[in-house]
Amino acid sequence: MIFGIFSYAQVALGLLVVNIIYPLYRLRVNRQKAIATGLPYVYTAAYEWSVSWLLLRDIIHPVLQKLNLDWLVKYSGPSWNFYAKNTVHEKLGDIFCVVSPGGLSVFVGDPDVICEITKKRTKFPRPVKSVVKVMGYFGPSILSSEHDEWRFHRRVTNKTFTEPNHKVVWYDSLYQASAMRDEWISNLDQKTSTKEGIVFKMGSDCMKLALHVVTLASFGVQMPWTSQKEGPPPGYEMTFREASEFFLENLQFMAYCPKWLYKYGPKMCQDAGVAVKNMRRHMMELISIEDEKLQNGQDGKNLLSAMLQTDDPEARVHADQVHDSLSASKSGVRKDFVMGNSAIFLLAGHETSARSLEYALFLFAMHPDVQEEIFEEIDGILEGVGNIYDLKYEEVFPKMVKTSGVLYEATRLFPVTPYIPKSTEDVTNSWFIYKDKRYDIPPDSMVALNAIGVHYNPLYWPDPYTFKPSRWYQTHKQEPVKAEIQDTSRVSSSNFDAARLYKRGTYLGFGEGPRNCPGKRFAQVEIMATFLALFREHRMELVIEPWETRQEAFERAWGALQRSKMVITLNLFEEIKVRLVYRK
Ligand code: HEM
Repeated sequence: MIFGIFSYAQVALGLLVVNIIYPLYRLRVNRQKAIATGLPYVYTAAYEWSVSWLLLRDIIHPVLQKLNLDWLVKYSGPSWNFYAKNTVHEKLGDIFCVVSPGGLSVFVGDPDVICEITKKRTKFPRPVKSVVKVMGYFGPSILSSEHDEWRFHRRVTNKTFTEPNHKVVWYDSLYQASAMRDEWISNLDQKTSTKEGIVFKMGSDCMKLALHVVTLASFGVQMPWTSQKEGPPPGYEMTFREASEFFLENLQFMAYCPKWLYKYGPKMCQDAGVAVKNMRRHMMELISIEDEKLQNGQDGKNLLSAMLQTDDPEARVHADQVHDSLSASKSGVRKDFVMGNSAIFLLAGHETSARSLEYALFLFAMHPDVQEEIFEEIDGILEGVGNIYDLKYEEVFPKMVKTSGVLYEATRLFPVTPYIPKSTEDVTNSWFIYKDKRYDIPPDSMVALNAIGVHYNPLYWPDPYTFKPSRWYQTHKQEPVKAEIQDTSRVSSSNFDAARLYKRGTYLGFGEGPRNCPGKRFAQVEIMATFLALFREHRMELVIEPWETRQEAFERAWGALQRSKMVITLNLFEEIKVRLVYRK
């Protein structure tokens, strides 16, 4: 007898039921569901969205690889769909199901169905319950809501991405990128003999640049490139920078660390608790500062200030509701909503922009021929310009058509989210039409809009593995695309958009449909200004080691890019050596 209650036989039977019989039963149930859809299906042993798999897969997967058993999780291993690209659709069809004991997932690589699903927002909602819990930390927000509540958040936050705000993004990006370049160049000049002018911190510098820009544009907090060592203000344990950096760097951990561990849990959980508490307090204070400014007739031209000026009835505390300075601004706007969304801007606008910039810069460095074409545009813009801050946003940004092709192409090859998660969470009657046939997707399934699948589909993107920004700005005649062409400028949030040559649903770098990225223009402005500042007098080149040819160096860098991993967003984990050199 063990524990004095159960016999060995009973324990063994219990383990058998929990670990083998029940999962097999669930696998059978989910297989039945897949069969009922009429779509092709494959099996995998672990459910991609299960919390325990998400936490343990980086430990379990290498063990399975060693034992030659990784085929068991072929369709749910770490970053599997980024590595598979379009090959999975070539083998299994445009749309297929992945069946596991934990659930059913449907992968969609057909552009028309992708558009239909994004349009049917209420039938294929974002899986807010299971995937984006952490996004609700600071209050209700656009990212953590669905249905009518999301409509309200989207309506109000859309109005905050204004041209005056983009101007702030433009000038701060010019400033931050110039400072970053100066730091890189000083390395080049002084330490040539030892470091050969190599940019070692590309990833962390892009993160720093994006954090600084989004903090100013969202909260009105200017962060100098070289930070003075400042301590937290009285009554705080962390500065705003420290708290937000902790939050952003440990997002995945924070998503799964229960709040009750904040106080008495292990140190990392306690640190998380301190970061959340400090971040909330800093944000409340920033809201009060903007609130006060607005009372004095000043508009901070940041996203927070814009939200405090909303007259949307749902964002306001009603006359019959009791409120105080903690729950409402002086003008009566709900603070929980302002706080939730400002935190989301920080979260959604930081790593996405940083990683896209990083990939764009590495790809740029690897393609000297592309650089020549882009420099033509940049030099034309900079001709006769003495001071870079004389470059007026509204005049210059719309001219950067070719340069913007670099960002589009980088996000096609390396989209921050290789698939966009949708679901049939809490809904019934979700279906789509594919090749004139209706397919019903059962409730509580995950639906993955496979960005990487369509981005590498040669039908829509000829020669899909090649970095070719020109495909975004050349005319139809110069580069025929087999699929139907649509003018996407109509759906873009601005008049300016280089992307006029793609079929809807074949490019998902910034999402698609009503839930697409509202910060797209913000990110474009940031990255275009960064390109201007960096490449005014310099070019970026891939370091060729003495033992290798140019082609070998290229292949080494390409291999490193292709071995990126998904950790919240797509991330590069291997070093690629590049250097900034004078070109004039
Ligand atoms: C290059 C940079 C960026 C990329 C590649 C990017 C990409 C994306 C993608 C793929 C989505 C999901 C769309 C969907 O579900 O269909 C998204 C959503 C979102 N993005 Fe971005 N983003 C970028 C920058 C930004 C910035 C700078 C901000 C704000 C300052 C921002 C704010 C948001 C928000 C709030 C959402 C959620 C929209 C909703 O749920 O309605 N993004 N972004």
